[in-house]
Amino acid sequence: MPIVHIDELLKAQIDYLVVGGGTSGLVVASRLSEDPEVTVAVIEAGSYHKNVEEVDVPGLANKAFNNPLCDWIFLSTPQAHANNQVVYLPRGKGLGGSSLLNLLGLSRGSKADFEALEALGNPGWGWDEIVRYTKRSETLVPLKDNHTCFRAHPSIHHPGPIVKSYSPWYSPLQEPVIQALTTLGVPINFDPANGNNVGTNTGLCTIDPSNATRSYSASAYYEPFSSRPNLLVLTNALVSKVALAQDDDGLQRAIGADLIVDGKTFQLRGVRKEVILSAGTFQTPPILELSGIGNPALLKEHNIPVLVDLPGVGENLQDHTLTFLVMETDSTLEGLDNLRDPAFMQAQRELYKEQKGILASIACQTFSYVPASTVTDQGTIRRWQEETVKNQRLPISLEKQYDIMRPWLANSQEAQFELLALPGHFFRPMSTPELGKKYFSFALSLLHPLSRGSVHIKSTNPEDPPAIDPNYFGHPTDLDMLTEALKFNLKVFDVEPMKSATVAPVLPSKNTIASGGDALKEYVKETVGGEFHPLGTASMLPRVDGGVVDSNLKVYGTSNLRVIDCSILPLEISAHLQSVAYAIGEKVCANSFHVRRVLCIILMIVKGADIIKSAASILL
Ligand SMILES: Cc1cc2nc3c(=O)[nH]c(=O)nc-3n(C[C@H](O)[C@H](O)[C@H](O)COP(=O)(O)OP(=O)(O)OC[C@H]3O[C@@H](n4cnc5c(N)ncnc54)[C@H](O)[C@@H]3O)c2cc1C
Repeated sequence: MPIVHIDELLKAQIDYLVVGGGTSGLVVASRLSEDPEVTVAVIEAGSYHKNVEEVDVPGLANKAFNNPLCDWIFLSTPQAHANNQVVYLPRGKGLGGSSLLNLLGLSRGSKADFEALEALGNPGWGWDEIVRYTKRSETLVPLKDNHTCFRAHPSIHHPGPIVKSYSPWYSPLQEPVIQALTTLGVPINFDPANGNNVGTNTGLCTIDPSNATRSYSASAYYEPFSSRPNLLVLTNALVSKVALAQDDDGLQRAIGADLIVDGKTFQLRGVRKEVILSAGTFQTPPILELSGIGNPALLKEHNIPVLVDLPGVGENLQDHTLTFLVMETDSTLEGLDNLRDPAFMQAQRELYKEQKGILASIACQTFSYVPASTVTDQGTIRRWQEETVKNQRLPISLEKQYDIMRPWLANSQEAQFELLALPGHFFRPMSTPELGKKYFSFALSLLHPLSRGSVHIKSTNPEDPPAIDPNYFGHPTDLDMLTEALKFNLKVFDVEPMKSATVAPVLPSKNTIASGGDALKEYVKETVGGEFHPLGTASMLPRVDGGVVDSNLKVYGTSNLRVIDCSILPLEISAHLQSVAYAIGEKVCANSFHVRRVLCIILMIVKGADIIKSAASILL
C-alpha cells in the first residue's frame, strides 16, 4: 500500500507494529508482510527520500550529512577524556534509516566476533547462523576483471535483495597503498567475508551497478513490496512511547504506541501480536525509558512510572573509536579532491550517466583489518591486556566482555584496528583542503574499545534529543591503543610506492609527528570521533548481566515487545554494521516470527483434531 495517512493507520487492525523504518526495521516489515494473513504497520520519523540525489548517487553520499531531512545530526555530551569535545554523531532519518546515509561499505565481522555473542549467553548467534542470514539479505554482482584484490566466492554472497558490487572507479593510489600495507605486514585478504577478515581488501559496496544507485533498506526491502495491501507505512511520525498493559502473569504486554504527527499526539492501540522497536542505538533506549522500562532511579527522576526495572537500558554504548590522518600527495593524481573543480564535476556527471566514474563509486576503497600484533610489540600487548583488569570496580558483565577481548589482543587472526583509505581530504572543520592540491587520508579506528558509554533521556519531551555519551577514552588504554595504531598508519607514507607519491603531512602536522608520544596522544584526543557504528544500548545479554533483551530479542519483563536494531549487539564486531543489521532482521523473522506461525498452524491442526475427536465421541 502507498504511504498511509495517520487516520488510515488509526483505523487499521494491526498485527505487528514496527517502530522505525530503518535498516533492520524494513527487513522485518518486509518479511512479516510476506504473509498476507497479517497486517504490518511501520512508523518512521523521517520521510521517504525517493529519487533524492544525495541518497541515491554513491559519490554524493556525504552531501546528505548535516541535512536535517536525512540526518538526525546528534551531538555527543562533552567528552570528559577527550578535552571536553562535543562530537558529531550522524544517524539516518527516513525510510532506510542509517542505510540511506551511510558510506556504502559492506563488510562482515570475524568468526570470533560472533562466537563471542554466543559465549555471552546467546545460543544461536554464532558465525554460521549470522552468515546464513547475511546471505539471505544480499547478492553479489561479480567482478568482470581482476583489477582489484578481491576474489569472492559467489556461494557465500547470495541470494538476498541488497545488491553489492565493486566500484567502477579506483584511485591511482589504490594499488600503491595496498603494496605499502603489504610491506608493513598487512597481507591482502581475497575474501574477508569467510570468517577471517584480517588483511587488506578492496571494499565491496552496496551499489546496484545496473543503475549505479545506492542499494539500501528502502530500495531493496520496501520499494518492491510497497503495493502490498497488508504493509502500512506512516512517515514523518515520531513514536514517543510504547503503550503497555500488565497481564495476569505479571508481564507487560505492548498494545500500541503514542506518536506525534505535525505537532499533535495520537494514541494507536489494539496491536494484536507484537510491537517491534527498531529506532536504532541512540533512539530505542529513550523510547523504552519514556514507556517506563529502564533504570528505576532515572525514571523516578523524570516522574515516569516504573513498569519494568531494567537498569541495562541505554548502558554499554560502544562505537569504533576513530581518529584520522591526512597527507598531501602528488597533485597530478586523480582523486576525490578533483570534485571541487566544477568542470571536473560536470565531466563526472556525464560519466555517471553511463554508470562510470567517481560518482558511481564509493569514497573509501581500501579496507585493512589489522591485529594488534602487527601494530606493536608483545610487551605492549601484554601491558594492554593487564590494563583491562586493573580497574577493580567493574560490573560482572563487563568483566565477562573483557575476558573475551583480552586474548583477542594477542590473536593475529582477530583485528583490533581498521585502516580505511580515502583518496582525498578527510573533511573536518579543523583543516580545509587547498584548491589545486591533492590529498590522501586514512580513517583509523579501534575496533574493540574498552570504554563504555550511555544514552538516556534528558527530559520527558520525546522531541528532545537524548544525552549521548560515547565516553571516548573513558578507559585510558583505548587512547594508548589508538595512538600506537596512528604511529603504524603513518608508516604507510614512508614506504614505497606511497613514499614517492607523498608531498607532506597535513594532519597530524610535521611538528606533531616529530614530537611523537604525548603530542600524538593529544592529536588523537583532538580528532576523536566515532566510525558511526554505535551499538550495545539494548544489549542481548542475560538479565543479570545488564541485558535488555533475551536471545529472541524480546525485552525482559514483557511478553511481546522486541528490539531488532543494532542496539541489541552487546560487543563491537570487527566490521561496519549494515550487514549485521540486515542479518538481525532476517534472523529474527526466520527464527521467532515464522516459528510462531508454524506453531499456530500446528495448534490449529491439533485443535482441529480435538474437535474431530470430540465430535466423534458425541456421535459414537
Ligand atoms: C554516516 C554513516 C555512515 C556509515 N557508513 C557505513 C558503511 O559504510 N558501511 C556500513 O556497513 N555501515 C555504515 N554505517 C553504519 C550502519 O549504516 C548503521 O549502523 C546501521 O544502518 C544501523 O541500523 P539500525 O537498523 O540499527 O538503525 P537505523 O538504520 O538508524 O534505523 C533507525 C530508524 O528509526 C527511525 N526512528 C528513530 N527514532 C524514531 C521514533 N521515535 N519514531 C519513529 N522512527 C524513529 C530513524 O529515523 C531511522 O529510520 C554508517 C552509519 C552512518 C550514520
